[in-house]
Amino acid sequence: MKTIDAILFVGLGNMAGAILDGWLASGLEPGRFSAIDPGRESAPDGVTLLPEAPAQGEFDLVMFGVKPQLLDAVAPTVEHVVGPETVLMSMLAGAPVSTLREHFPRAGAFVRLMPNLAAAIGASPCGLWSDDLDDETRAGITRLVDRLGSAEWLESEELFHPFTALAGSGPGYVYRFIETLARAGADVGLDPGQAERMAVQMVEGAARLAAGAKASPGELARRVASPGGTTQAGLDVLDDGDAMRTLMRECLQAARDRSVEMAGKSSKDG
Ligand SMILES: NC(=O)C1=CN([C@@H]2O[C@H](COP(=O)(O)OP(=O)(O)OC[C@H]3O[C@@H](n4cnc5c(N)ncnc54)[C@H](OP(=O)(O)O)[C@@H]3O)[C@@H](O)[C@H]2O)C=CC1
Ligand SMILES: O=C(O)[C@@H]1CCC=N1
Repeated sequence: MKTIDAILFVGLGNMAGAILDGWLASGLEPGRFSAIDPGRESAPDGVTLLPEAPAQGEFDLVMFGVKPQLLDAVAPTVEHVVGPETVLMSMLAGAPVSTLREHFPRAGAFVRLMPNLAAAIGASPCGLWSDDLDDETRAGITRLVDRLGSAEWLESEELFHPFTALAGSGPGYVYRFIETLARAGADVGLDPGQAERMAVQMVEGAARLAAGAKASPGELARRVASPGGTTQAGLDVLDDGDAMRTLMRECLQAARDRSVEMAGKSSKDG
């Protein structure tokens, strides 16, 4: 397969827009990118916004980024630009390669990607899976996706379900945690605006520290908690009856199960 130069985004919403922003911020040339999204009036400087897929020509990579429910309707409108030299990359939750293959039978290769919104700042773990890439193209995809954070190749497509639950949906849980923490801060006496600012900054600082530390998050929690001190009093509430562990397991199970359910619905042979 030839090198990946021309990239077409099909759907440029929240997630695909974050990926484009991340690639541009990492220094990729805007002229490499085109996008189709009827809901957008503009694209970043230098990126070509198309009303529809060109009648002729093929792209090296087509990044499919519409809502999963729109796959059946949108795929036929762009299939003609997905040829044997095209990598079809899909970020759709719960759309297996078997389904993508039915929609894009001429594609040279298929890659599933599971990013999160932090791709915009080059800080997203990105799940990847493919069963038909040659080594050179796989290395090219890895370099491209590493610009968004880190390329994490998964050993089986089934692992996309738990990966999506943790890393794709994860920012949603963290934002809910921050929101709830800020509200609790106001409940215990802080000004609400100040509590929200502090909650965001505290989570950012704690995450950056954990990302650069040799110690595990569990060990870091122990370092914060002085025996008999304030942190231990708070942790005792979270740990009582394994409350937090149970909540997070149920949270991830629900997200994983939904991904499995979506895959069953979108797969024609599932
Ligand atoms: N949001 C996230 O954090 C993550 C999302 N994903 C996946 O990314 C995909 C997109 O999600 P998200 O970005 O949140 O959704 P959005 O709705 O923000 O983005 C989808 C975009 O596709 C556009 N669109 C609709 N019809 C067409 C069409 N015919 N041709 C081209 N574009 C079209 C929509 O326009 P309009 O709004 O006008 O309909 C919208 O801008 C999903 O499949 C999801 O599973 C994966 C990981 C994380
Ligand atoms: O909620 C969703 O279905 C998508 C996939 C992961 C994040 N957002």
